[in-house]
Formats: sequence, C-alpha cells, structure tokens
Amino acid sequence: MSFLNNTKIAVIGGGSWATALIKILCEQQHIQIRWWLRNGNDIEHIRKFHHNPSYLSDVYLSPKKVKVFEKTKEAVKGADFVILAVPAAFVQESLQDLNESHLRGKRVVSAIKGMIPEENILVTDWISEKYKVPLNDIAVIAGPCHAEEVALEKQSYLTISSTDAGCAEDFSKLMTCRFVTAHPLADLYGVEYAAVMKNIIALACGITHGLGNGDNFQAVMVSNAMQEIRHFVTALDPRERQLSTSAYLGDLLVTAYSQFSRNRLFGNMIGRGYSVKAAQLEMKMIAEGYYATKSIFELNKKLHVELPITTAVYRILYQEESPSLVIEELKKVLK
Ligand SMILES: NC(=O)c1ccc[n+]([C@@H]2O[C@H](COP(=O)([O-])OP(=O)(O)OC[C@H]3O[C@@H](n4cnc5c(N)ncnc54)[C@H](O)[C@@H]3O)[C@@H](O)[C@H]2O)c1
Ligand SMILES: O=P(O)(O)OC[C@H](O)CO
Repeated sequence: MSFLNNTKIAVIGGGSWATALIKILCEQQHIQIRWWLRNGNDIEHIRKFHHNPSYLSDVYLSPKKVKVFEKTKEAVKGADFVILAVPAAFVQESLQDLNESHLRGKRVVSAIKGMIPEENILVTDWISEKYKVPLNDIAVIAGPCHAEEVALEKQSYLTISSTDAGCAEDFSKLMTCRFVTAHPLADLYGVEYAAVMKNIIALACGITHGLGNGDNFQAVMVSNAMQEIRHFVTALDPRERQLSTSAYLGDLLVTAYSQFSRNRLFGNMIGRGYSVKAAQLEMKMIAEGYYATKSIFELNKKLHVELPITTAVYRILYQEESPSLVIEELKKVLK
C-alpha cells in the first residue's frame, strides 16, 4: 500500500486557497482531511451542504474525505501533514491554541505567500522557531496557481519546496491529480521569498494600471521586478537558482496579469484613488502584498539591496505619498 493511502492531512484556514487545496486533495482515493475554519456559520454549512458558503462555493467537499473542526487542536490530531492556508497576518492568531507537542512528528506545509508582520520573518522560520518543527519537516507550496482556476479544474502547476527531498517528493505526490502537476524543488527560502515579493510587484502593476498606464509599462516593470527579486533573494540566500522557471517567474506573471489576482486588484483600487482603508474594506479577500511591502522594506534596512519598486509601493501605502508622483519617479529609474 502506498503512503498516499489513508494519509491524514490537517488544513488550517477557510479562504479560497484552503478550499482549492482541499479540492485537489479530495482527488486522492483514500485520504482523510481534517479541516479547521474559524467561522462557525461556515462550519455548519459545510457539514450540512458540503460546500464552503464564503469562498469557491461551487466546490464540492466530499464528506467521506473531509471532516470539519472548530478547534485547531482537534484538526491536527493524528495528522501526517499540517497545511497552513491562512493569510500570514492571521497565522499566529489561528495557531494560538497549539504548542510544540501538537505539531511533534508532523510535517508542516505552508501554503502562505507572506511573512509574519511585525517580526518580518518567513512563515517557515516562525514555525520552526516557535513550534520546534525541524526544517527538514517543513515545505512550502508555490507556483502560479489561482484558487479560482483550481475550482474550474483548469490545468495548473505547483512547486513543493523543502530542504528535504523526501518531504518535497511525498507532498508533491499528494498534490498531483487530474488537473494539477506538482514538482519538488530544493530551494525553500528562494521560493518563499520570491512568492512574498511577487505580491508587491502585482500591487505595483495594479497601481500603475489604475493610474492609466498600459501593458508596455507593465512589461518593463515585471522585467525589472525579476532583477529586484534576484538581488534580494541572492543577498539573503546566495545560490544557483533558475528564476525563469514557474515557481518564480511563473508565479510573478500570473499574479501580475491575472483577472483573479487579489494583489493586482488591491493596487488597482489605490491607483484609481481609493485610500488603503477603503480598498481593504471593499475587498473580501486579503492582499498579502500590503503586509509584505512593509516586511520586505524593513528587512532591507539591514541588507541595503536596491528595491525601487518595493520602495515605491511602500511610499504609497505607508507614507501616504501620491501614487502618480511616486510612479512618475519610478519611471525614471526603470530600464
Ligand atoms: N487564493 C489563491 O489563489 C492563492 C494561491 C496561492 C497562495 N495563496 C495564499 O494563501 C493564503 C491564504 O489566502 P486566501 O487566498 O485563501 O485568502 P482569502 O482572501 O481567500 O481568504 C481570507 C482568509 O483570511 C481569513 N481571515 C480574514 N480575516 C481574518 C481575521 N481577522 N483573523 C483570522 N483570519 C482571518 C478568512 O477566514 C479566510 O480564511 C495567502 O497567503 C495567499 O497568498 C492564495
Ligand atoms: O494573485 P494573487 O494576488 O491573488 O495571489 C494568489 C497566488 O499567490 C497566485 O499564485
């Protein structure tokens, strides 16, 4: 019997990505999914009707495979893998009832493309420091993949990155199904930082589009962004990496250009004149790039890497500078 049979997976989070990941996992024949959501009404609804009423409500969630829990402690009980799929800003609050013992012996997979705000550290580092999970038992899910397209069963690709090849390979098998191909990769930090930074770039693309700039300028910004990502990631973790592959460039492209991108949508509202508060209130979904901008900007105070796009977004979001003036200045430094 392969390890895929009867694998128990806890999923933490009730948003679109958690729902999409559960849909992918439900493609495995013998699997037990233990799902924690914070919203009690959603829990009731899923138990009764087998759909998440708040996100991707068309997705059927097989009751034979999916059990829903009110408490995180219950959800992680006996799990082989624990997937974290809440926005980074809420991960501490979501896991507050857990201690080291609850995650002992389990592999933890972060599906989060963000950093812990205030601490400015990667989610994987936070998990390994706070819960003493060995780094080799930690992985991240990356790649150009929107939950909305998973719901529609559109062919998608994921990258599972870990410092441990076995951990990445095992989890890739669980994530591969009729409409998803998952590949393992051994670049935990590179993949995770690139995923955080692409959200800032998508926000910048949204801002410039909202201001009336076109595809020509966006193409220049995306290509400059790859340099920005390369320099920053290399300063933190120097090594050979193929940044033109889907885990890095692919993810940046889908976020920068897709109609489904939360970060681009959020930026677009800012470009059209919304305040940060108004844009956040208007969106039911979370734009990770808002928090990431501050974390990367703060982290860079020690590294001093040239980050013109991130700096421009920081000035607009956190220093309330005029989007049009900041983007006009940015145009002078991009090549
Ligand atoms: N949606 C995607 O296509 C996609 C793809 C890849 C990665 N991700 C990543 O997955 C993570 C989750 O994003 P998502 O798209 O599922 O989010 P979402 O915007 O669809 O849903 C918002 C989530 O935030 C939770 N939330 C909102 N306010 C909260 C609060 N005050 N306290 C605690 N939780 C709160 C909601 O319960 C819900 O789980 C993010 O890091 C995102 O970058 C998303
Ligand atoms: O494109 P966004 O801003 O919705 O982010 C979602 C995912 O990170 C895409 O891979």
